[in-house]
Amino acid sequence: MMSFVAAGSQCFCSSSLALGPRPTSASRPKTRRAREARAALVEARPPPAPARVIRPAVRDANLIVGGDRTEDLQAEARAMARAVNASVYSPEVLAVQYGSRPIKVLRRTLEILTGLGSFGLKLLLDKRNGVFDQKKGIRAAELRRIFTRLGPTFVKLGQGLSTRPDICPPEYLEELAELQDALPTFPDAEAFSCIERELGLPLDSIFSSISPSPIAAASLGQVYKAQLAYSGQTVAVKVQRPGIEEAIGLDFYLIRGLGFFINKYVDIITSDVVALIDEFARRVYQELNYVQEGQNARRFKKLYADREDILVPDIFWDYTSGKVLTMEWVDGVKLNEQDAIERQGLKVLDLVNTGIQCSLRQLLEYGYFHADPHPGNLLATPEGKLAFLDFGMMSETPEEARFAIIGHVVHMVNRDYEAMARDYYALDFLSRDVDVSPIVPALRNFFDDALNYTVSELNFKTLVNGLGAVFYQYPFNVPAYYALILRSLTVLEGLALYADPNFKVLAASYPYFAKRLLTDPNPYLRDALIELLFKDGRFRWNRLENLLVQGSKDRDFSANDALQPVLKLLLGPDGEQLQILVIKEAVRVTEAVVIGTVVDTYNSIPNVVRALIFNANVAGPLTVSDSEIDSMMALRDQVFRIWGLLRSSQDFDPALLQPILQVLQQPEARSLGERVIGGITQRLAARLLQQVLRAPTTVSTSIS
Ligand SMILES: Nc1ncnc2c1ncn2[C@@H]1O[C@H](COP(=O)(O)OP(=O)(O)OP(=O)(O)O)[C@@H](O)[C@H]1O
Repeated sequence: MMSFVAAGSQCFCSSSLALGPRPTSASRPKTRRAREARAALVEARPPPAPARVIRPAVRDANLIVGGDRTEDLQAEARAMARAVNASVYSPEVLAVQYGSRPIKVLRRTLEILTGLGSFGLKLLLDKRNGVFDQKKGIRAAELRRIFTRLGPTFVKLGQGLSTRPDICPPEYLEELAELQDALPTFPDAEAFSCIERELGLPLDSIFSSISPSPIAAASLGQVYKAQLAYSGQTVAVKVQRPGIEEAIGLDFYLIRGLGFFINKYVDIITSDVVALIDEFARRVYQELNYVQEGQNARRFKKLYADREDILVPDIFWDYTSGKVLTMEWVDGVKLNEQDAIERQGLKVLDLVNTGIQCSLRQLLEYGYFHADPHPGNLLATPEGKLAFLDFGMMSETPEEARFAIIGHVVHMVNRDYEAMARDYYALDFLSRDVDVSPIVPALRNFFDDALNYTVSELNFKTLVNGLGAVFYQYPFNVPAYYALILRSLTVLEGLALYADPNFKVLAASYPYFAKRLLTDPNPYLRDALIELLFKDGRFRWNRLENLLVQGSKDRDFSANDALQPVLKLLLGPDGEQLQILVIKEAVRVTEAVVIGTVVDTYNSIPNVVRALIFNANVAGPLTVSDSEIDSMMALRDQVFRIWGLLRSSQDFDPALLQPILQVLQQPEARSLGERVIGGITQRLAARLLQQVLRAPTTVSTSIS
């Protein structure tokens, strides 16, 4: 077990602490796991009298009141002031900076060219030898290794590419997603002096102890475990790699040059590559500002940590700067260490489900989401909470897209390929001048092939790969947020599959989609629901039943909210078309209920009595064919089931169906009703519904 370095002990690296032996790089454990084990916190010695101990300002945004909030904001402002010189991506500044350093530029160019050039050559040879597809897996692994060797910019680039099914084939997506744990550590002495420099305080005045080596190293920084001198609280301290801005700056300068070349000479790539590179570089630079990351964590916590099963670490602003981030230590086990989780008596699937519910809210409600939820960033705490770490990369889903995504999933589950293809306009994947008709058969091919089952039984990864293949073939431009959404859910599904090979992320998320569709008043969703429920002038009861069954599984579902958007529209000025459909359907259902009751009654009469009453006509009193009766009975049973579903929900108030009654009672409804089959009119339908609304006892007694 390692010893935790006590402040003031010889292991600290400030000048007063530099006397004793510090762990050498040779004695430092090489693997991440070994480092973690070694870095387990042991006893911290009592802190020496600190030079200046700052009262830490850290608050849960939800808990802050009055003075605390002011104090917290002031501390945050101080952290921002410390980060005022954090670099911002500026291609112009980079051009000035490196334009005059040809040797440095040349050396790095050679490094990159050697790595990527030999890779490119292998691809060409594979193509020439006809083994391009066959070798994709091997080449993808090679590319991952090359990116790791080339350093942080390329690790980030690889991580970014791993979320782009429109750019990379599936084999590459998978390999590049492995790039999180890639980089070696840097010397602890450098990390400790960086903390002192950045915070302007001796280390021992901040921490009573700090682990002598990092407990984790990632692409941009490494993380230590420490105890605050002020309060003894355990914290995680993330320190940025030294010189990383310089390294990243030079790389982006070169990559951008390559982008210009591609824009000018490579015709098959139609996107503006330089613009893509600039956007990506801007994001990476943002990740380099740890104050920004702290602010992201705070915003995330405020939006999502109202749920007791989610944990987001608090930020200690007084010990945070552009290159140092001090946050609450989260005790927990990584979500991919499933045995350890189970040993704590927790269920991986419960945590994954929490993750899925939280991700759906992130992506589709507030639109502000954690864009890097790899297993290392998700921990299970001993109390069974799901903790999110690493808020460097956040993304936002535009409001319109959030609704379009919900619609898209519902269209997919219902295999409405035409609607799916049209969704790509709303999602901004395709410009409106692209004809979507060729995409419809491609979608149909994939889904009809992939599915002998329902879409919700489909493995999400297969689905993403399948959609990815379609995106790859057509002129799609998948926005980054969408690619990241797919990635988030794929990661969660991957984790769940360890615990249950049959886990289906879509099945687990569909209740959320169904609930949103049934209850959200947004016009896009309301129209999607109407489109789904009414087809060719008929109401699709099975779709409604399915949505209700699924939606009611969502923990926030309220039966009273279900269908409200549609019912509201019904009485509005734009509801005329819908009113006609509703009247027709009400008559159809009434007919099914009435005839169903007659058939039931008839069937319950003994044959002898039947012969007497109906003059020996065993076919009974009806002039309806058997198949018609069967379909009416099926409709009646389905309507009863749906009614039962609604009624079984605690908060359901039958009065919510009042708008339908109002429509049926309108004078204009009469002529429509009278034209309909079976002599059943809208008046009878209205009366039946009235009875149902007035007598809310059990389903069967109230209707029949
Ligand atoms: N608050 C914390 N409590 C406990 N461990 C933490 C905490 N923050 C970070 N860690 C550990 O440090 C690791 C790296 O942290 P983090 O992911 O924030 O670094 P990063 O440089 O942003 O990594 P990436 O390459 O994913 O961008 C995490 O996977 C986790 O093991």
